[in-house]
Amino acid sequence: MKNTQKNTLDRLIEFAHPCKALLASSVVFAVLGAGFGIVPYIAVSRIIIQICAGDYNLKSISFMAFIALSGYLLQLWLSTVSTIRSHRAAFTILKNIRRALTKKLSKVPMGFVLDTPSGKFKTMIVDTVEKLELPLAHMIPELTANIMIPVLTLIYFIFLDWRLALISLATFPIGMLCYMGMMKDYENRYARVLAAAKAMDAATVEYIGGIEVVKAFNQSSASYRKYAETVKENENSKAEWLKKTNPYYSAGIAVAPSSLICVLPAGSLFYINRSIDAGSFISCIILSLGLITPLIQALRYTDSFAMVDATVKEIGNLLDTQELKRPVQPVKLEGEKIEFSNVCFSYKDMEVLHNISFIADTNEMTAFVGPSGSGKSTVARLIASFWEAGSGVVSIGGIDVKNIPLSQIMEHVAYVSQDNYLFNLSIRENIRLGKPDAADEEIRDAAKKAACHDFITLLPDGYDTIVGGSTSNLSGGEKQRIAIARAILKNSPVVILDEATAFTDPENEVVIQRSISKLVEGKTLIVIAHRLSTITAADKIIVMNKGSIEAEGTHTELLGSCLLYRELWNAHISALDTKEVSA
Ligand SMILES: Nc1ncnc2c1ncn2[C@@H]1O[C@H](COP(=O)(O)OP(=O)(O)OP(=O)(O)O)[C@@H](O)[C@H]1O
Repeated sequence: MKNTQKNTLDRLIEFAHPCKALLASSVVFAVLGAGFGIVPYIAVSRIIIQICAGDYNLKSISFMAFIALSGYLLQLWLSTVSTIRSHRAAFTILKNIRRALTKKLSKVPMGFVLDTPSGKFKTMIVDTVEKLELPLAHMIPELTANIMIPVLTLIYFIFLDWRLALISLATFPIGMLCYMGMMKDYENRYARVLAAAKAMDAATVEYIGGIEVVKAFNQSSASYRKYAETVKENENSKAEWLKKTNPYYSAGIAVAPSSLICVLPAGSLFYINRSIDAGSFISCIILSLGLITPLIQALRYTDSFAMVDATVKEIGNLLDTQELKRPVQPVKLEGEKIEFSNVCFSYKDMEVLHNISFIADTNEMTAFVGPSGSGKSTVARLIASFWEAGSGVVSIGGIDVKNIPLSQIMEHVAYVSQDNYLFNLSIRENIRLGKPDAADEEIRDAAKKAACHDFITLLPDGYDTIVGGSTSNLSGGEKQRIAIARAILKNSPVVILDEATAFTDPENEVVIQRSISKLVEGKTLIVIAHRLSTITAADKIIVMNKGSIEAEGTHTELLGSCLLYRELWNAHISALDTKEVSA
């Protein structure tokens, strides 16, 4: 199979496209800065040579000192400008990556988003992307300076005395050998470190999310095995990486900069032989001291390169996730009839719907019942295009959903599930999400229909009460009714209620059922319910069992013809009786 994965550099260039001028200018300033960075060395060495030659002319010494100072200040200014520019470019790159990721989330199947732990996306979009900022912002100015300054120094060194210049590099090959030792299997080792840190991040987010359960069951953090294991793996991977990397690195930074060991005796010999003058010799000593250290600093970017590479690949994996391929132009639907024809569907490798065929007619209420795990919610998700059928056809209004733009499906279908998310906004704004241009009066009407107007008006800030996020003090049932109000306001021709009344108390359930029946006039309603009493009036009830359709009919028909339905109904009735007795 052809590998279409882009490499890290291509990806970065793509993200950096809007700021390429900024990046290029950062490089230019960095190069100029490095060029001026060598000036103080040359000026100081000229002063030394002059003094050693017995020339104490203060004017020329002051001039050289001025040149040295100017070179230093210019280098400082140029590298600061380069750093500012590279930071601005890095922030633009980060913004573009984050935009691309969030845009991608809206294009991949909704089921993929729902199935991925929210911690993973949060970690990716916020933390993982953020990790790129430092290396991206600092690599250009610092790496350029750390490579260019020694190279320019070496050129001047050769100009002063080529023999000592070569001798000053004697320890460099040993340093390189150490570096090669460090780099052996480096990518895999560092990938383990990054993977462990990422797993720990995701487990921490999940652990904090589940802290209620941990506390309720009096579990300490150590007993939350997954979290504890990821923390341990994080520690182990870092220790292992350090154990394998550090000896080479330490040897490298100990040996490589010790060029003076060779320069000093050789230079002394040349001086005794009178093949070098004192000034040049002293200058060579100073230059050899500053030659290798910046290169060692540059090597420190090895980790950054590996980190950037792994991070960009990880981001790339998400960006390469297969998108739902849907047309853009809206299509004309003939009514709202929903039809499944021989639909099979698998989550990864496990087939959970086997050859499902049914029709849910316009203006009708079609209910799905069946034991837990029989596939009811999966059917609802296929209608809403959260996932796509593996085989067979799902159609709305006579058109295969694969040929309907996703935005049209979203407009057409209102999906209310048991855990509807409320945003950290006022109740009014949360309901308004169903219809962004709705007037306050319409919002109140929808809330009245969903039986939440009364409790909202009792809140101190009424419709302006902020709900959602961590500040919500609403009960599960109250949140549910707000979500239903949102769907009522949306007024879509197809409404899917996936266990939508699960949290509602019996009293409110009656009210909501009444408002739902008003809402669904002239609409196609799909209801997935455990409480069978809520769907007895359905036009059609489809009984599901182990991913297949066992029977379909009205409540009365199924009571007579379907054993499974009868069992479900009896179980429901006896549960109600038990509740009444215990009440
Ligand atoms: N996202 C998923 N990934 C993998 N398997 C899944 C996923 N969602 C559901 N399943 C599996 O698919 C099967 C059908 O699940 P589904 O939620 O559709 O059943 P259900 O009848 O709605 O169950 P319940 O009444 O308990 O909500 C089950 O075996 C379930 O474990």
